[in-house]
Formats: sequence, structure tokens, C-alpha cells
Amino acid sequence: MTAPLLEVSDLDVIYPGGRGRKPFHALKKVSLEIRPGETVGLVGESGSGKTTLGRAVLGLAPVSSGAITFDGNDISHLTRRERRAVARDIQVVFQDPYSSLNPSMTIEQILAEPLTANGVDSKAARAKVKDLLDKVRLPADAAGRLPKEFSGGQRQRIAIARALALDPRLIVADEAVSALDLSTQARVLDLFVEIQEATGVAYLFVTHDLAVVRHVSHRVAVLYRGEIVEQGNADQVTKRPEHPYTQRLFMAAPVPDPDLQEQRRAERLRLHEQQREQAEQAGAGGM
Ligand SMILES: Nc1ncnc2c1ncn2[C@@H]1O[C@H](COP(=O)(O)OP(=O)(O)OP(=O)(O)O)[C@@H](O)[C@H]1O
Repeated sequence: MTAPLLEVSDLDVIYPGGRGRKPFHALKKVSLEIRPGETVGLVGESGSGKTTLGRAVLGLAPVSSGAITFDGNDISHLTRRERRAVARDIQVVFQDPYSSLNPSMTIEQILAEPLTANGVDSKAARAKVKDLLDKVRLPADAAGRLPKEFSGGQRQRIAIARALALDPRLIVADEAVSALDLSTQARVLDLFVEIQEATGVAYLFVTHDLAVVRHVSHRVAVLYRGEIVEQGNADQVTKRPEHPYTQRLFMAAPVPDPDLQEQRRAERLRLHEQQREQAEQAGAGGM
């Protein structure tokens, strides 16, 4: 079996208190592994600690104890300089495609920025920008335009292209499709999968949306109040969850497939009709 690319072991994150706020223990003894080219979906309801775990991997949350290793090296307590070296390999795509792109920069400037900051000359950067636009299925003439000229889905493609600029090995996707409508979501998710197949990048896919997690994940980890209560193969966790919390979480999930949704709606209506008829009959019998 391949060695893990990312290994989180017994991780505790405690946000310090202050200004009348008590310290908050956001992650408790969290352990998780991601192998090269793998997608691990991280699910859990709001406040369970999903974003905190993504941020800890990116070096943005306070690690109180435990370890995060990337490619065998502990990255949980890096200096700024050391972090910069790792940052090439671990990139992020955030939820909001409207605020994450600088509105006054052209797409070419946005995509070239991480390249030139890492010593790529401007000619090579221009060529790479073309290649990145192609990877995310945007036309080459997108380069000269501004973010405001693009739809939410297209902006998210630009954000993905920017994350890919330095050929990372891991991308933390934090609710990366949550702001998009359903059909755009599906297309952007397909793009994530396509890019993974082409480049071998691994994803930590943070999402509250179980349909999303089913769509992209090889494995799934379920967070509940800062603890991982279940993790395993995506099929097994999403179809036959063992932990009662996961069972409740998946039972309550909306269904993304419109046909299935319609079928369930029709079933509910039929049941409702049946109950109404039974109630009417019972009422009539009583008269
Ligand atoms: N900087 C911080 N200081 C103190 N507490 C924080 C901080 N950031 C997050 N928290 C708390 O940590 C807990 C976990 O937050 P986190 O954002 O990781 O959850 P989440 O599962 O991603 O939820 P959501 O889906 O709502 O973003 C929450 O109770 C939150 O209030």
C-alpha cells in the first residue's frame, strides 16, 4: 500500500479564549490519512470542526497536540519560511468564488501571481496560464478579462486553476461548490475528478453536503463535535453507516438526483393521500 501523503494523528485544536470568551476545544484526538491521488470527504454538521481541520492542515489553526505530517515531515509547527515551502504542495479552494478573486486583477494576473512569486519567468508564466485555463475548461481569451465578467461556476474554475498553478499534491476544498447552483455544482465536481485523474492530486473535501461527498470521495470521515466518529470507504460510510450520528446525518440528507427526489416526493404524497383516505374512512365509520 502507498504511504500516506497526509497523516493527521491525535490532533487537538484548542482556540484560545480572550475578551470574555473561554478557550474552545474544536478538534479532539482527530486522526486521518490521505493517500496520493485520493479524495477524503470530511462531513459533519455546522460547527463540528470541518473547516478547523482544513485550516490546521494549511497551518492556519492552532495545533495544541498531536501531529500533521505531509510526505513524512511534521508540518504542525512550521516557521513562516518553512510553511512557504510546503504551501506550494498544499493549496486551497474556498467556498466563495466572489470574494476569493481580486476584482481588479485580470485572470492572467491572478493565475500568474503564484507562478512569478515562485520564480517562474513571465513568458513561462503566460504559457502556464494558458495551460491552466485549458485544464479548467475555460477559453484562452478568459486571460484578459476581469473576475466580474464570469459566472459563479466560472469563477470557481478560475479559483481551481489558481490552486493548480504550482502543481500541488493536495488541495483542501472547503465547501468549494456550496455557493453554486445544483447543475453548476455537478459540473465543477466533475472537473475536480477529471483534474485528479489527470494530475494525481489528492483532495481533502470539506463539505456539509452529503450529495457532494458521495459524488467525489473515495473515503469519508465524519466529524461530530470535534471528534471523528466514523471513517472508511465512501460507499460503506454513505450507504451503510455504522455510527448512529452518521445514520442520522445521512437519513436527513436531501437527494440531489431530481428523478429520485421526484420519486420520493411522489411516495410521500401517496402516503399522505393514503393516510388522509384512512382518516376519512375512520371518520366516516364513526358517523
Ligand atoms: N478562531 C476561532 N476562535 C474560537 N472558536 C472558533 C474559531 N474558529 C472556529 N471556532 C469554533 O470552532 C467550532 C468549529 O468551527 P468550524 O468552522 O471548524 O466548524 P465547521 O464544521 O466547519 O462548521 P461550518 O460548516 O458552520 O463552517 C465552532 O464552534 C466555531 O465556533
